[in-house]
Amino acid sequence: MTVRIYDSRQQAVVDLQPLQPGRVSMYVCGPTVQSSPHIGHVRSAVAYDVWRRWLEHRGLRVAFVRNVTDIDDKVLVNAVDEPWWALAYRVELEFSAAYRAVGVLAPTYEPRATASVPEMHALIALLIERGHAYPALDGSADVYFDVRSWEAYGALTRQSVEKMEPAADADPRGKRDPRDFALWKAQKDDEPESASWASPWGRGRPGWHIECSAMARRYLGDAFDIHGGGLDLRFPHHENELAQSTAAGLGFASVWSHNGLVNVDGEKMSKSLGNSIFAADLLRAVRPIVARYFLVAPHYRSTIDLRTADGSLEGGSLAEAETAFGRIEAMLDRAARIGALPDEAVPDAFGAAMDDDLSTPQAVAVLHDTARAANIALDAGDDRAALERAGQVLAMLRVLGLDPGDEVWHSGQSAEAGALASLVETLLAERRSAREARDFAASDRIRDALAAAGILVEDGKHTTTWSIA
Ligand SMILES: Nc1ncnc2c1ncn2[C@@H]1O[C@H](COP(=O)(O)OP(=O)(O)OP(=O)(O)O)[C@@H](O)[C@H]1O
Ligand SMILES: [Zn+2]
Repeated sequence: MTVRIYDSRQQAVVDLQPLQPGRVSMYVCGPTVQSSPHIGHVRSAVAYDVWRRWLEHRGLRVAFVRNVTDIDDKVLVNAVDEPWWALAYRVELEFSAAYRAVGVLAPTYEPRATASVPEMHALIALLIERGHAYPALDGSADVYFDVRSWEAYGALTRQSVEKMEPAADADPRGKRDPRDFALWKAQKDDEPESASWASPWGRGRPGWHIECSAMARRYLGDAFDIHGGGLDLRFPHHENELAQSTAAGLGFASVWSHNGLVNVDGEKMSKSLGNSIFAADLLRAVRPIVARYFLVAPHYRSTIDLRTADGSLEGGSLAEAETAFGRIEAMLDRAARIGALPDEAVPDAFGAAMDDDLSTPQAVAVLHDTARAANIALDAGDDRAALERAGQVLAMLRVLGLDPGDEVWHSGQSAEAGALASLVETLLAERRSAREARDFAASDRIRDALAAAGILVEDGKHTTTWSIA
């Protein structure tokens, strides 16, 4: 048996050949903790959680790293009436709660970018030494990657440098080529001292791309097996990670993997359209286990189009997921009434589908077929066959992280408390925006609504905390 996986660089499904037999090392780009998690972020985490669980099911030991990007332009911009690190941590807690709510296992390591600045310095210094990076030409503390010095630049997305857009960051006067991207960003006059670190090139902070290259290297070594993240990160983020790391002489990732995006009613989620479905919205609309089923059933590389019923989440695709998953649960309940479910292996067809680039649509079809067969056996009074089938269903659900009996769906701490925390944080964020807009009536309404639900809000100098009264 071999697990096969789609490699975005080769644009082909390849055999997964771990660098160390029996072990798999994975790095997945985690969130930039600037605002509340939306369903796309949750989808990405669930996709790689299923990969991890499947590899472990196949007997591989998985080292799974998902980072937290806690320093970035967007974090600084969004931290208006609190320090950037307070915003970053509050949002990080929201992400953790949302991940936990849908049964995503804690990563083996979950590094914050701000804790690996020395490792980023080391990588930048190595790139300068090897002639692939240079301090800004205008004498600022910026350091750039020299795209012209690295012939393979563009290999991941198969683009030639000539056709690429200029990199967004910093002043083009400091660059040799407008496409050169920042490895180190000089502290700007209006930025707080706490958002910059001393470096051989002057005070500043790391660029986003070098953060991931350095964290992957620190936790998984110079070469590792799988690098994952959403399709939106292929360019420039992953292209730049690949260029930096390989130009520094590292092997870096063997396989580049990308999950598909989540759209809403056929449109990309975006702040300007105001159509984002936040994790809190999702968890309010359906049970967390159904939310997970909804995200797991389509192939991880396909786009998920979440259909609403005229803007309401109560109908549309989430309702369909509730019906489909409800059928499985109803069969399990029926079977459990005639006896304990035996421990079964997953059916071969299920295993073959999962081995084939995690083909969950086929695997979930096997799940439903088996559940149907169990129901037929129950109808016929064939208890032995029914229990065996039900046991197989349970084995498949376990691998997918969808076992209804798993404590994650029952302990208040993980599901309900996670959902509650998400909701309160979303309301507090709305209240903050209202106050910024000097709409104190709206801000008081939110506070009163929370108070009526028994939630006490306390405003400190920089942060707002809440507790259940
Ligand atoms: N709509 C989406 N669908 C699926 N995955 C997504 C979506 N948006 C972001 N992701 C993935 O979630 C992970 C964390 O994302 P990150 O914080 O970098 O998001 P982002 O692209 O800045 O999101 P946004 O700008 O929407 O807040 C990444 O792997 C990213 O690719
Ligand atoms: Zn990354």
